[in-house]
Amino acid sequence: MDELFPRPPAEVAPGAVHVPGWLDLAAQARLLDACRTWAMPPAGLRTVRMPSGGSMSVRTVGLGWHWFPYGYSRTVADGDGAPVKPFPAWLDRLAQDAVRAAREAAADAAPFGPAPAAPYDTAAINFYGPGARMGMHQDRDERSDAPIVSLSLGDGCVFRFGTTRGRERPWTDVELRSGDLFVFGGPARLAYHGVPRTHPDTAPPGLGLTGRLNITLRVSGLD
Ligand SMILES: O=C(O)CCC(=O)C(=O)O
Ligand SMILES: [Fe+2]
Repeated sequence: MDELFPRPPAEVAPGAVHVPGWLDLAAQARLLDACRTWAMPPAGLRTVRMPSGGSMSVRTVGLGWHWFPYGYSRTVADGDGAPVKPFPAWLDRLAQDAVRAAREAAADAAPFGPAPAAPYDTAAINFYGPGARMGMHQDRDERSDAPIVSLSLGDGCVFRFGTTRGRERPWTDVELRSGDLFVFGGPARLAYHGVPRTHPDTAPPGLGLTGRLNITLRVSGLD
């Protein structure tokens, strides 16, 4: 979709880059198709229960490794017990391309460190229905400091990007839309972040998705 106002790439913090419209509509549609397959049981989309007793409003499915509070396993240990679906090699290539694109978009590539040595091997596919949100948190259950790669499909959202010090201000609110890429690594790798709200009915009409999907790609550092 043509934008009335162009959205240039933006470095939100050293090591954190937003690349608007990184995936064209055809690439978004292919990724959405794959997400629909991954969402199916066994080891499909599920609601995550937190140790506090609450549930996350976002529904999620893992690839490669299954994340649950707070660690990774090879089976859906807190769900149907099925083996987690494999992480396809093409998703690693997509993640490596994404990190390259982010480095190129950054004024200074140094904060990203060297290109990740290990392949990307785990994904979280997060589905945001009406009213779903994600509180401020760190991605810190990995044993690798490779950059986090985040792709968005469907409805837009507010992505809140804070500091490594805590969940509080200062933070930057970034609007993520369908096809956008966000990468955070180096000094931003452990920054707190969250999604306080989505914008219903803002998905590209041609995509055929109601709600928002986020695909987060990580290097687990596990074996
Ligand atoms: O939905 C998003 O954009 C963020 C997802 C996220 O932070 C996570 O899965 O850890
Ligand atoms: Fe996260």
